[in-house]
Amino acid sequence: MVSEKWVCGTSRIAGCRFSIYPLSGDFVSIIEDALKKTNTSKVWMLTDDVSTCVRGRMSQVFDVVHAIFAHAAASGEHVVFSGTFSIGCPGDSSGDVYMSEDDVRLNEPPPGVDTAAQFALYPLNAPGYMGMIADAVEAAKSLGTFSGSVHYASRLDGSANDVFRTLEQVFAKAADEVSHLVMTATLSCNSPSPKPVRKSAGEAMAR
Ligand SMILES: Cc1ncc(C[n+]2csc(CCO)c2C)c(N)n1
Repeated sequence: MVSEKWVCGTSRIAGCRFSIYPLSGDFVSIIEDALKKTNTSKVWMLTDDVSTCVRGRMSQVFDVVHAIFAHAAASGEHVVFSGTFSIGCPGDSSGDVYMSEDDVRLNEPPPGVDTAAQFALYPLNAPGYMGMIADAVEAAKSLGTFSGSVHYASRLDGSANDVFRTLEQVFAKAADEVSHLVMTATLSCNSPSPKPVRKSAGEAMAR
């Protein structure tokens, strides 16, 4: 029998562990200012020397993570974000007090800069996972952000607002269908690198 300790959590607390990497000599103040400018009063949050972890209602987690990225992006520097979103993680309940917050968002992220993203959805213990991934791609297409499949991920391009709206929508839909879900995302803005040339709709050219 599976030990009860390792059964998927029944709490719908969501979370994201992420780092932002400003490729700038000013990286310390860009990170610290982005964290300070964001209203985090409806989430559990802890920052250390490697990353920041935000936990709470799904809407509030996306609001806070989006705002932190957008504030860093507004510096105009090339900023990279790398994060893992999760819901239904066994044992993830110590922040349940934040689940009694409402869904009213506290942040108005600055206007979204053009952002490139690669995300991957991992529905755990779900035999229908390929269908769920296909649904996520269809949702991104409807939102106008999908810009191709690459090995192990799907690519999104658009404003930071559009990219975060897509990430939240695909995560929320998949979370309705599976008890434990993980999504990874890497975002990049203000990059001096040209976007990849596409051979045809959706296919990035290998270099
Ligand atoms: C979102 C986020 N949280 C924490 C770090 C780790 N980190 C690296 S430099 C720095 C500022 C000086 O301590 C911090 C906190 C990160 N990169 N991004």
